[in-house]
Amino acid sequence: MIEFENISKHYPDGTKAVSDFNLQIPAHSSTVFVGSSGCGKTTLLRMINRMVDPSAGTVRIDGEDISTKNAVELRRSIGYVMQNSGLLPHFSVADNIATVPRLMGESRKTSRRRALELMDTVGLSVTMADRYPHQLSGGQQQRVGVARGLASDPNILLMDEPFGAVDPIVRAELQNELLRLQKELDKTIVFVTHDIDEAFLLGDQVVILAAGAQKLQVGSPSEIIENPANDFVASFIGAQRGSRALRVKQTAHGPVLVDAQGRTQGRLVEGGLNQ
Ligand SMILES: Nc1ncnc2c1ncn2[C@@H]1O[C@H](COP(=O)(O)OP(=O)(O)OP(=O)(O)O)[C@@H](O)[C@H]1O
Repeated sequence: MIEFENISKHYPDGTKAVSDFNLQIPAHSSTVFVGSSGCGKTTLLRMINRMVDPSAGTVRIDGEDISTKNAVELRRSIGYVMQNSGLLPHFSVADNIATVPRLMGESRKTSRRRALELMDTVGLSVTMADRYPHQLSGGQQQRVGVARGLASDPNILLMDEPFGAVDPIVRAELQNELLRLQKELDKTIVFVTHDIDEAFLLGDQVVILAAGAQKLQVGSPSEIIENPANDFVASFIGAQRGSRALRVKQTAHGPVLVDAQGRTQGRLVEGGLNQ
């Protein structure tokens, strides 16, 4: 479990990025921070691996105050995936993935074997191992970024808008791959996005944030959709419009669900999905 306790981050120029923030992030599940630009999502994420140190408060991982840990070792033990993949342009795909294992003292051979395994895990053909990042598509680069984040087999994977820069179709593919991976690997994932649909798709726990990392609501997607904390959250999650504003329409063959534009989204059936 990751805990934020009374966390604040004030920058020297007077910006109060985070003020008295408290949150528990359960292990083996995914938590998504969602909110508009500049609300403090990245700052919160980077406090988990000490890329940013808080001005006040304590971050704990499994009960241990991380300020007492060696920052470099901590950072290497936690996976980090960023927007635009952050790959080293003059390193091959395999060498990019193997960076952290190499830094941690693994042999070249073992690191490469691990890199090839991980390419397979994230759905990349191993024939691409010796290509350079510019020889890959944006979506493939992001997969390499995810493989690199997983290279040290971390318990925690931090993902900062990892799919923000790819087109919607590739983005949907990458989101589904991440859901598959999460079932397989069972990591603690902390994911940042400004896209509420992505947050609801990927998050077991969703944290809706406003400026200054103010928590507007924390809950599962169902809890938030069924019971938005206030009008601002209702409007932010699009409860009154788009694909989430569904109503029942009676047809000759039984009730169907239609969205705010009148498009049929599905059939209303009795009982659970397995019946
Ligand atoms: N080094 C810094 N010095 C001063 N202010 C900073 C610094 N880093 C971030 N900030 C400010 O802190 C606030 C939170 O920034 P942060 O990057 O965490 O937001 P974000 O929600 O991740 O935004 P985005 O979605 O645009 O990436 C912003 O007002 C930002 O300008």
